[in-house]
Amino acid sequence: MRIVFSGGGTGGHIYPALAIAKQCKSEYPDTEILYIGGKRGLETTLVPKENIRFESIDITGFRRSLSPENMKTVVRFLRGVRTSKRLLRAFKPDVVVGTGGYVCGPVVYAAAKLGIPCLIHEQNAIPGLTNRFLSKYVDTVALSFEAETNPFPAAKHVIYTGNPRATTVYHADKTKGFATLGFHPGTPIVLVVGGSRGAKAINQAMIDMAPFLKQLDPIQFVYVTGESYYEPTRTAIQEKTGTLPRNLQVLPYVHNMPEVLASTSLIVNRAGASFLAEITSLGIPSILIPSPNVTNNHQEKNARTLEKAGAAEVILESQLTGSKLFDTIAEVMKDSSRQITMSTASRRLGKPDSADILVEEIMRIIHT
Ligand SMILES: CC(=O)N[C@H]1[C@@H](OP(=O)(O)OP(=O)(O)OC[C@H]2O[C@@H](n3ccc(=O)[nH]c3=O)[C@H](O)[C@@H]2O)O[C@H](CO)[C@@H](O)[C@@H]1O
Repeated sequence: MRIVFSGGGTGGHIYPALAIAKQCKSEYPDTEILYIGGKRGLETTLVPKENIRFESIDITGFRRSLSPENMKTVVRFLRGVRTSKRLLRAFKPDVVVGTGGYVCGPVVYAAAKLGIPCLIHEQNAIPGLTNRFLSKYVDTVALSFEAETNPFPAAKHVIYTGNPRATTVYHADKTKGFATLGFHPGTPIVLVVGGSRGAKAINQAMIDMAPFLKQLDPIQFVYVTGESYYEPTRTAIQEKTGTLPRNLQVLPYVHNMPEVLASTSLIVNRAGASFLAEITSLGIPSILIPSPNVTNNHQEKNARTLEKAGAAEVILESQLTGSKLFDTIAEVMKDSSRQITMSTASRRLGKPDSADILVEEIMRIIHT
């Protein structure tokens, strides 16, 4: 089977594509893959790391307000369609899969116009602009959340699959997670991470609570700042604490996140959809701080779903302080029966067979 994947900008759009790619390879070992991404997103580093052939197109997103920049985006889109058609004609895929972010707009549109079967995967409960546009042209729209009303009324076929990253993390080896962090298996770990690019507000709360972390030893804190925040955040913590607390590891990014998640007891996170699919697949209790800077405030909606089920505590960014975060972590970590209840509720929302369902659907659209 020959597949083209496209999706990018942030990890939440790239990892689902890589998860489907992994499942295709395991079920159909002779699968050939080409990934078409943007020139600047995280995909430029994450995809080649997986030894997947990568090509890029130059594209930007539309502004929601009237802006002269949108004219340039139209020109880039049309140019992107032309480049995509050239790449697709040369690669001759059986199917094209888009996982969101504006880069997959021209790629999937070009594929549909060439008559190649296409599927798009939507990670969020509130669909993104690109997927809404593409839904009219593709064979299948795959949803991460079960919806009471169809969020893609113009689509030919809509199915609920969950997010395929749930499958990747479900099969991850937790002993490798403990080992890469340098801990004995069973060590209680609190993982703090602000989405795939880090989050300034969570970083500030961590800087403020760092001096108190040693009170919770032997609990180990693994704190992922995001690449661009790493140096200033680490320096700020050091200035505040003298030396880094013994039970705190500060990292810029984690490349084996499935294994690290598998070894985690509690996670503090934004409420990005891919992360939530991973957390619920493994049944990890969570403290969620939704980003207020996203379309239609969709992260708060994501977070409230987990909160309502009893799987998460939600702290709004406007109420976030170092001491509030510290107290909430301490409350959960000191109460093992609460952790079990949250974990059970979290796992109930998980869909670990998501990638299998997606590959089945991909095969269906290739053969119909
Ligand atoms: C600010 C913004 O627009 N965020 C959106 C973006 O979030 P973002 O890209 O942050 O996506 P998520 O939080 O959903 O997922 C992050 C992904 O990156 C991985 N990871 C992250 C950090 C790390 O060090 N290592 C690592 O591997 C996680 O395991 C996960 O697979 O896409 C999501 C779609 O999925 C949306 O719901 C979010 O609202």
